Amino acid sequence: MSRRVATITLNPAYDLVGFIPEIESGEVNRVRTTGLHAAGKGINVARVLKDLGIDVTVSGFLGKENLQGFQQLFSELGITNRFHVVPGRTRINVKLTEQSSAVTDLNFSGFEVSPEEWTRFVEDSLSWSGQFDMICVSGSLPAGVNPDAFSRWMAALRDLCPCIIFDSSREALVAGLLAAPWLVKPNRRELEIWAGRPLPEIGDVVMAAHALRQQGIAHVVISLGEQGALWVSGSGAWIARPPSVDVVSTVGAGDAMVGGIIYGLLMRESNQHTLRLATAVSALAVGQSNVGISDRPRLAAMMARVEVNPFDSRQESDS
Ligand SMILES: Nc1ncnc2c1ncn2[C@@H]1O[C@H](COP(=O)(O)OP(=O)(O)OP(=O)(O)O)[C@@H](O)[C@H]1O
Ligand SMILES: O=P(O)(O)OC[C@@]1(O)O[C@H](CO)[C@@H](O)[C@@H]1O
Repeated sequence: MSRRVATITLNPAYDLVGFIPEIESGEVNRVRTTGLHAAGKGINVARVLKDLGIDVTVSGFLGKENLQGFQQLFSELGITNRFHVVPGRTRINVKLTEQSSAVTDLNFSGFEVSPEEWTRFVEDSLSWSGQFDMICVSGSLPAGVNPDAFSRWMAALRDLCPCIIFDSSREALVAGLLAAPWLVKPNRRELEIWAGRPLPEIGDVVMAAHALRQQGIAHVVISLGEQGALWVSGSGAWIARPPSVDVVSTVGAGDAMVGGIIYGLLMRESNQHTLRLATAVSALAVGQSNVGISDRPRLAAMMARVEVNPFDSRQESDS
């Protein structure tokens, strides 16, 4: 049976990705370029889903002045394009990986969305959202999009397509959570910002996830970087540990995880199996400069190396 997914990225980006042994602040730094990709969270998710054989539609806003890289990507991958083109340029974000594997993200600003363009986008997206099995909304808000308006749009979207997957940060995360999406995937830092306190132990992270569930969010998946990920839902909590991998770039690892989660849920796999799959998809992503699955047998081999266990609340240490 064919399943349809849309991903919505309101503020996409070209990612300029490079390697530098060590960043020296205030100095001229020489960087080895490893890639320039048409990206942004929802577009990265769409890439992963397309590689897994899912029919994907993408939407959001793109700047008129530097559209070409996105158009080329969508036609190469066979992704349906419902982006709204607005005056100005889509931003360029710079991602630097150091020898230590630390990644520094320099996320710039790009085009501004006018009230008329926002209204057109809202009307358009609400006209087709009911046709999809799942809609993924991810990333930051561009200039001109007000968090309250975003929250109202998310609530309207959820009424038309109940399976909303949401991944964002800062004020967009807070605004989107008010609309009670079906599944959210914050990373640990984002969850701490939402909770307003540090979450030093995994038990603290699980408690904060339950607080989100009490707001009507069915599934909370927290990505924990190289420590893996936690899935908290009404039927229990599971923790996945990835194997050790040689890091090329962790940029988009969270998006790769979201792509894996959507795929597992669409295939009606258990939460536990879906978490294993998503952890393997993201472990593959950190071993390459961009997200995507070029080789299904490598994914199967990686899945076999992921450890997934029910989370026991008596486990108090992160180790
Ligand atoms: N060094 C690593 N080794 C193996 N897996 C990793 C590593 N770093 C990240 N991952 C995997 O990627 C997932 C997502 O990573 P992370 O928690 O950094 O997401 P994120 O902060 O949302 O990422 P981003 O916003 O850059 O896409 C983790 O849950 C983990 O499964
Ligand atoms: O500024 P946002 O929208 O929060 O994040 C944008 C971004 O960092 O997210 C992706 C990685 O997750 C990158 O492709 C992109 O540059």
